[in-house]
Amino acid sequence: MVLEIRELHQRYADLEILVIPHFHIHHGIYWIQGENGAGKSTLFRTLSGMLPFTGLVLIDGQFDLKKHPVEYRLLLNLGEAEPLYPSFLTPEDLIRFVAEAKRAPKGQAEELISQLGINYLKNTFGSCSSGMVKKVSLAVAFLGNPKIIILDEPLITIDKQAREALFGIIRTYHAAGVTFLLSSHQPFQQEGLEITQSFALRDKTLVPLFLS
Ligand SMILES: Nc1ncnc2c1ncn2[C@@H]1O[C@H](COP(=O)(O)OP(=O)(O)OP(=O)(O)O)[C@@H](O)[C@H]1O
Repeated sequence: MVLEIRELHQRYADLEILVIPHFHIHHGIYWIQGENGAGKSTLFRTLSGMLPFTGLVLIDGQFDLKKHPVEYRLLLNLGEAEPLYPSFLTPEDLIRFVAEAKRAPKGQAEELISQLGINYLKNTFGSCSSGMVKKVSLAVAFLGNPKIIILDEPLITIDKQAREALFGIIRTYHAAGVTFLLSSHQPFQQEGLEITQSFALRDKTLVPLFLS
């Protein structure tokens, strides 16, 4: 099992958002659908180690988010739906910083920059278009040697060319052993990406979704 969740409970003060008794996935590309406010971002942030939670989250049956915080975070990357970066920072600064933190192999960042068509590396985020900010956030989500990459609404604001480049990168990384959790309002099949299994985040939990 690439990812296993047991007895996960997540809440903001008195508001309970997630109750996931058991969930596991093997290597694949998964699509997670959820209505606005269902808790997708909360789930993804929890799995990325950005929010405290009760329960167990395990990668490869051995890397426990709570017991192996560093190893776990090197194995799981998150691309947020609406990334926000300090306006004085440049894409170059961010990519260099994340590449170092994620121990990215030499040349990986440059390849992603070229594939996704990221220009204006030295302009500050304050002067970047929203599509460019999104492309940079997608590039950094691939850095390092993750086993799992979560992309929350990866298609927001990017054009057709970038979307096709992104799908190509997803296919390549998947073939090399990476598992993807993707969310979008549209099923990815309709966007042209082969999906292993779909889930809905409904009533605070993940349920298999059977698309007609
Ligand atoms: N920091 C927070 N403090 C309190 N409540 C929060 C916080 N973040 C999110 N929530 C609430 O938790 C619930 C789930 O929010 P979340 O952002 O995870 O949903 P989502 O499925 O990603 O929604 P969307 O598709 O609209 O982005 C919502 O009711 C939201 O108002």
